[in-house]
Amino acid sequence: MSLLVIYNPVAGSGSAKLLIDEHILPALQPDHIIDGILSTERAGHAGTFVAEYARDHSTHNLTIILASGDGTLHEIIDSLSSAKATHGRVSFVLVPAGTANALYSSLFPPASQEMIDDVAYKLQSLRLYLNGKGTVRSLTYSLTEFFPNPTTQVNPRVASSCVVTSTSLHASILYDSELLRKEIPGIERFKVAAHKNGKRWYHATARLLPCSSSAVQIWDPASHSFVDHPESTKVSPVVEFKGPFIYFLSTVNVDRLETEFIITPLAQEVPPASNTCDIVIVRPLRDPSIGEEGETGREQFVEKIWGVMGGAYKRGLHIDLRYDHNGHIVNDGDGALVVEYIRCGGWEWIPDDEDKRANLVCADGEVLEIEHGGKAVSRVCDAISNLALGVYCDKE
Ligand SMILES: Nc1ncnc2c1ncn2[C@@H]1O[C@H](COP(=O)(O)OP(=O)(O)OP(=O)(O)O)[C@@H](O)[C@H]1O
Repeated sequence: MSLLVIYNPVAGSGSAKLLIDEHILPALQPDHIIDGILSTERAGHAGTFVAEYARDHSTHNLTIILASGDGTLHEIIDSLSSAKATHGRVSFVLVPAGTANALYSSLFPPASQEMIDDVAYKLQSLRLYLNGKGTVRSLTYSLTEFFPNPTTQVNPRVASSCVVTSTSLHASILYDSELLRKEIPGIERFKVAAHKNGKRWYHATARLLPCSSSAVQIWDPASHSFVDHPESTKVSPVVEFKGPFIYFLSTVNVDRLETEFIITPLAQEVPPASNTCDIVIVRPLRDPSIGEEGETGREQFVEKIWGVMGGAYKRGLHIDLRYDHNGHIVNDGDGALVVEYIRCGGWEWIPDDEDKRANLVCADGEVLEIEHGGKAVSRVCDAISNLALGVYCDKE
């Protein structure tokens, strides 16, 4: 068993080094032998460091204490998944030092917003590792393949994610916020990017794929349960959704993207099997007050989409919202659901060629582009080749 300590000194507000020097290294000494310590110096550094370490030491059991945000974790997982020779188990001890820390705050939901700045809150995974009372919870991940065109199966580019894979509004906001990073270094850039994207609709066909053990399922607020999607049958289990879309975002392992932004609340409330993802979809033409796509409809929906997504900040209220027959968004009644909340084994996304923004896919914060005429196929799995990933936490 090898132990690595990795921190990203520029993640979030730059607190990782202080946490390492003042809390983590003193807590490890003198009982734990550290086999390598890395302060990341550039994008991608953590990933290459871990992949090289695993290769050079042919280790089968690696523990990584990681003080960073989700992006650095993503780089490590992506790099391990590309280095196919790696096998065994990699267990993370997470220390939330990033901006959003989606995985950590899903595994250790804070009781209040104030709590997230407490050092004791940040060191829970470390404490469980040190005192031997934690369990290593397996991480599920999505592998997304980018095919240059829908019929080729040759060497697609692959991205792995253990938090979020998205298209549409979320991917577009991340894309624009990256362009704004130099100009607006703080998280304010996300608001500016969101504002730029308020009116955009995304044209694509999505195909929802069943998992090995069940049909594509959809959340039914009336029965408060997941039910088989009526179009997912034994003979034809794949469900096709036509756009336009505004929101299409899938998660694994998490119910939130930030402490208070609980976008897939059922991941916590109704725990999924390990080989499924939760997908939140908004298709504006389900609104009965919008007859067809056009400037008026897009204008009309801007306020609605922010209102709906605001439900994620209210413990996930967005998933029960419906349209009344005038298109007003209400909490009750029997109108069409605003959000289609799907649980399934993966999805395909085939963007319309003319829509330049529908080709963006975000994998744990990294934004990738589908080639003109191509598609992305995202599948959930519980091991990358022969590599099992886990995180120290207090529950399986
Ligand atoms: N020394 C460095 N200089 C510049 N960028 C770095 C350095 N080290 C790592 N990075 C990059 O910083 C990016 C952001 O890191 P990370 O995701 O850990 O923090 P975050 O973005 O603040 O948090 P979150 O992803 O939780 O919102 C990573 O994608 C990584 O490539």
